[in-house]
Amino acid sequence: MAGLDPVHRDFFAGGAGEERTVRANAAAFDRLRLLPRVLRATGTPDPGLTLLGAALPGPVLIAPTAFHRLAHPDGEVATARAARDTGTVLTVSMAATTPIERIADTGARLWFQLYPQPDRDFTAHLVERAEAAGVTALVVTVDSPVFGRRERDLRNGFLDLPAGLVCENLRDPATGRIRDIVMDPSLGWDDVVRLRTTTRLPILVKGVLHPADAAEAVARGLDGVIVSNHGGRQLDGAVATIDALPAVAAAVRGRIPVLLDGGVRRGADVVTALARGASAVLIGRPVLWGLAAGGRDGVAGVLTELHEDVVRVMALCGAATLADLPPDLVREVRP
Ligand SMILES: Cc1cc2nc3c(=O)[nH]c(=O)nc-3n(C[C@H](O)[C@H](O)[C@H](O)COP(=O)(O)O)c2cc1C
Ligand SMILES: O=C(O)C(=O)c1ccccc1
Repeated sequence: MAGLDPVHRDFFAGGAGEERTVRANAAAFDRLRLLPRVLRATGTPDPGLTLLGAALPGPVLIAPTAFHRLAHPDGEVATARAARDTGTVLTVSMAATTPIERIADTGARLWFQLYPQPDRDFTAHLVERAEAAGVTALVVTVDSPVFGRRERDLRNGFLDLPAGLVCENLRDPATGRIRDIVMDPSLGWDDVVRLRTTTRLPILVKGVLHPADAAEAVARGLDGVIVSNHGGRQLDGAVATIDALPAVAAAVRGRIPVLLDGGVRRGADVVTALARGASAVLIGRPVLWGLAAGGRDGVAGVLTELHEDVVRVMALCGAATLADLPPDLVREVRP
């Protein structure tokens, strides 16, 4: 196995600025403890759920991450095969290094992540292309009006993909050229809602931390919110996601699904997030580490181990189903 180039490893691992928020996501889970129930004779727990109308085997999905072919030559196709084989949703990054049609050919259940581009016609083309390929939801990332300052990448001089790799889904239909991804500081709620005129797909907003923004997503008729700080890669100093979750869940009041990502590594983290009001969680970096270590099998290993850990933790907490994970299962302790 070739092993991951240290510059690419830094790109995957790193965050913005001092990486306070990268650390905060994990540290916040470390401050939470479970208060399990006993003797509930639950049998083997069932971690299944229905999300946006789809039956899923468990509450862990794959977060959108850029550039999978930096981690493994099979790139997004390997990740998608692992997703298919485990029944997991793969959220394909707009910055994927494989065309969405080839990823969809694997038969995996896909969502598509979008940074709406200032060129509305190109944005509409991209959404139509993803929908035609068979994706079942659109994830609009809203925490990136500008690109975060990734100091590891600056130190390493990592600016561009190596020769031979491109963002295949940014190909302009008119010219055949690959466009640059633009982070758009003039993006607003109206732009997100306007996507309804282009697509019938459910629309989730990713990168919500404030409860007022979650309430706005509900008021605007959107289909889900993802509590996320982009794995600490955008606003350094942003609150940990598991700390932001309770207020977001309270604002949404069950009207649309609330998902969470950032620092989810163990079954206990998944169970903690669900007890605090999430319908499901997503994982980013663990999938990239599995991909780099072993392609499809490496990703499948990560997904399977985490799924089994969720079932084990549910049993140890006395939960038969995800509906048996109430807020009083989680206690905060001193750091
Ligand atoms: C290498 C890398 C690339 C990412 N690329 C994207 C992206 O293209 N679009 C996006 O919305 N989020 C992107 N994210 C953020 C993830 O979707 C997710 O929010 C974050 O990784 C979750 O935290 P975790 O890595 O601690 O699980 C990226 C994250 C990483 C680590
Ligand atoms: O690295 C990221 O977090 C990310 O979102 C991204 C988006 C576009 C291109 C490269 C990375």
